[in-house]
Amino acid sequence: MAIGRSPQSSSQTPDQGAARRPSRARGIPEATVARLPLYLRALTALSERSVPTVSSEELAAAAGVNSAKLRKDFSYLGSYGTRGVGYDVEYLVYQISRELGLTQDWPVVIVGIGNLGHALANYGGFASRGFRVAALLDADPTVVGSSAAGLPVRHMDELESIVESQHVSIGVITTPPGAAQQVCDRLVEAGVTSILNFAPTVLTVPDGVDVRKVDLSIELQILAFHEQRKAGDEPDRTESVLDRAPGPVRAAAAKLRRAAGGSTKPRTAADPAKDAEPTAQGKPGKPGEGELSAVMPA
Ligand SMILES: NC(=O)c1ccc[n+]([C@@H]2O[C@H](COP(=O)([O-])OP(=O)(O)OC[C@H]3O[C@@H](n4cnc5c(N)ncnc54)[C@H](O)[C@@H]3O)[C@@H](O)[C@H]2O)c1
Repeated sequence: MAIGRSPQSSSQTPDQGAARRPSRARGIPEATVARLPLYLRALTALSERSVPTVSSEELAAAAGVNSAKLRKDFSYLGSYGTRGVGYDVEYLVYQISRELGLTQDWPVVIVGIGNLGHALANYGGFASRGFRVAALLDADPTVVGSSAAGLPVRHMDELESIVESQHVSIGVITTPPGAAQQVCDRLVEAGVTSILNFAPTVLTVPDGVDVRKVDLSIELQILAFHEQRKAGDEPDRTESVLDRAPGPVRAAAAKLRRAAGGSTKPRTAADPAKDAEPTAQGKPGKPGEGELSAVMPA
């Protein structure tokens, strides 16, 4: 287990290395693989409305992808559409589902049945996409024996036998971050080779194990960054975000201000003259610009 441990890849945005890295299956780039679920979601919506065909432009808009990229992605599947007609919706749904391995049943275990584990267990979208929740597991004896989504919560001691008997290859981790690596190790030891990690921690896994992480707070931080940019001409608002930020963020912001030769105190509405000061680059800048973004995770 100790050989070749590697950190997980990030969900949501395929990294640049991933764009070049061919998928194990028939040389499809990972970046294309990451877009296939977006196409599938858009195509499924069209299929539900009984739309027979779709142009690359329409589908690209529905999936939020550039149409040239879409055509290139579909060329990896051997799907080129028909000029003047477009793509056959039903056939593409089948083709992408097959490529993603969704034409087979994927039993999944969820470990850590607290708030989030419950919510995921109750989420109907897994089953409708071929991901059957095979078992819910927890270490807390007061949680074990309760039920969620009609399934009993089972003790972690049963993990290995469940994974083996139900041929589980995908595990979902919804434990506190401190327990996540240990749970991950146990899942991998038991034979799980794909992990969806909701705990805000970086997991290391051996070669051959895929980890995807989901962190809604990172998405919110990215939105906060864009909101801050949009509100760049509203200094009061930006400062109030920093004032309410957690201690380490405030400390880092103060450090950046010191490094830039500015005051360590947050600027206030009663301090308007500071807003006209040049930034560290010597150009007039928007108040607060570059501060919060510099301390946010990449
Ligand atoms: N990714 C996201 O967007 C997102 C959103 C919300 C919460 N979270 C994270 O999800 C995790 C769960 O959050 P929550 O609010 O459901 O927490 P919670 O405390 O309600 O539930 C955690 C559960 O994990 C169990 N657990 C603890 N150690 C375990 C172990 N070693 N083996 C098995 N089970 C164990 C606990 O008994 C508990 O039932 C946290 O890490 C939290 O930060 C992530």
